[in-house]
Amino acid sequence: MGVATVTSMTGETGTEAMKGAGPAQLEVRGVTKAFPGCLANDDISFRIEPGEIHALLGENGAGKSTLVKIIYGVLQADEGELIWEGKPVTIASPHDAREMGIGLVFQHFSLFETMTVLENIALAMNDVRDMDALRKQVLEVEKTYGLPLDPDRHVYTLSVGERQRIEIVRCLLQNPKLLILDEPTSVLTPQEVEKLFETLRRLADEGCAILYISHKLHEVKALCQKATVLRGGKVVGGCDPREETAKSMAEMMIGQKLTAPDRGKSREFGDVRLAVSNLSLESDEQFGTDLKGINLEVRGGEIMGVAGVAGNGQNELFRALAGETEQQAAPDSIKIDGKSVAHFGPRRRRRLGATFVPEERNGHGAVPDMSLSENGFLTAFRRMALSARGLIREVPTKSFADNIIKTFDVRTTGSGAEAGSLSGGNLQKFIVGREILQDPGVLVISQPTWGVDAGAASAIHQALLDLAAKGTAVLVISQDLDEIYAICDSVVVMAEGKMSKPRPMADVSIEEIGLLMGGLHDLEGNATPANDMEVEGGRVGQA
Ligand SMILES: Nc1ncnc2c1ncn2[C@@H]1O[C@H](COP(=O)(O)OP(=O)(O)OP(=O)(O)O)[C@@H](O)[C@H]1O
Repeated sequence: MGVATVTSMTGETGTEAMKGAGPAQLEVRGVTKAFPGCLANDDISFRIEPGEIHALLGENGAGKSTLVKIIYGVLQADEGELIWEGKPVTIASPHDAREMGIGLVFQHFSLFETMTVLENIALAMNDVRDMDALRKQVLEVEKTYGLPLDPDRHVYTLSVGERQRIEIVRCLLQNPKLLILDEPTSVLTPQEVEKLFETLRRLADEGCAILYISHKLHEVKALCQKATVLRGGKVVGGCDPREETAKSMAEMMIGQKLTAPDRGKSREFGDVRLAVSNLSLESDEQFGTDLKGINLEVRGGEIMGVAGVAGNGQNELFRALAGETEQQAAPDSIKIDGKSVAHFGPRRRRRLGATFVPEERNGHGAVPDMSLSENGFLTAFRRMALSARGLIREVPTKSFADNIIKTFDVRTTGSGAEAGSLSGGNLQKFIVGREILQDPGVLVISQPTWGVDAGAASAIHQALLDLAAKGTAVLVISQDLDEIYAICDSVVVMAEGKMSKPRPMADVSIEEIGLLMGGLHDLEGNATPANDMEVEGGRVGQA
């Protein structure tokens, strides 16, 4: 079983037509990998031809990362083999993988902020002896692929898109024959995504095979010529994404029909539940972004999106709202249900009915080596009455975790499983569920569906819409514009620590938001609270 089939190859380019003539660039044959209590890869077989852009699709926990780790030499398969250019190979380490010509662009970059671009590239290469020669090579690659990057700039001065470029240039310097990208666009503006795709298409035209992992299916459709779909560790099929829709691919992944989130009828908005006025705050981080005069108001029943490229003050805003900053905000700059909370820590804000989902799930959102029950207890013990006389009430704590697992379809062996053993998307579902099920009056949520598959994303979106329908004020900080369009009533954009005026979703185009994200518009004069938006009679019409 298991070899992906291509449903059609109509519209092939000359280069594509040549593919398949010789041996595959990489053939994965019968790869199997078990973890305790879980078969992460189950007899996986597929092939990637030279010059082919091949998507690896699958719901959370389907086994994509495990397979990539095997191909990149981080893990060894229990069974099966890897055939490289027609010959069986053992890839014992990432060093081996790079030597063979396999490049991997990580989802989260591991760069040293205080070092220059060139120094970071040198550190990540297998063998660098001559920095001048490396500089020449870097400039050459940049020129050839249209990836402008100053080798002498310090990393902390660069945008996230530029940081990703460093990773890509580093891979290209090694003349990869197979380039693997894991969720590469989650931190990019729409314009940067287009630029990245141009580079990838060009690489593919030159014969480089590309394995592309993403939950953003319309991007897969725009970029990839072939896809292999995993479910429960097995290959369940394949397709030509150009001939599919995002919805049909999502349904192939989850094995059932996908329903779009139901936004309901136009909702009445209630009183302002979260108010931020003229919030200016220095960042706690050395290379962070200071907040400059932020104003926003979110009313009961309203979902407001905060768009922006990562690193423009969103983390600082989240921490300020959650009460986690070292610096204290000015009195009255943050109010929850009319009560000034700027001097409150997280616990007192939670007591007022606010809950928070941070973007970083490991360490911040959850403690990896604690069980799901314990992780549930951490933020919910007061609101869900999970402790008594200073002790954990075991039964309600377990049943709260079980309820999250059931309601949010968290794939795990049970509430006793360590948070760190869950796939990224499943842990995300657990953390989001934990905060939503506490029935908050105000929810501030950062990147709600980061790394989450289409089925789970749609469930999380529906849960946020349902929560708002019950009167909760929801602030969604997200780099995913599709997400903001899918669920938000209004949007603000952050760039360089400032915030644009709130706009009703129906009035703003994706291009405008993209430009605001790039800081291209004048963002001065943000003094208009959300209530001054052009809404009729206190309602925002649904898109
Ligand atoms: N080190 C580990 N120990 C135990 N189980 C693991 C480990 N790594 C992965 N798993 C399990 O293997 C399965 C596949 O996980 P993997 O991370 O490969 O999925 P994925 O398709 O990349 O998911 P996502 O899209 O959520 O990142 C999951 O059930 C996960 O819980």
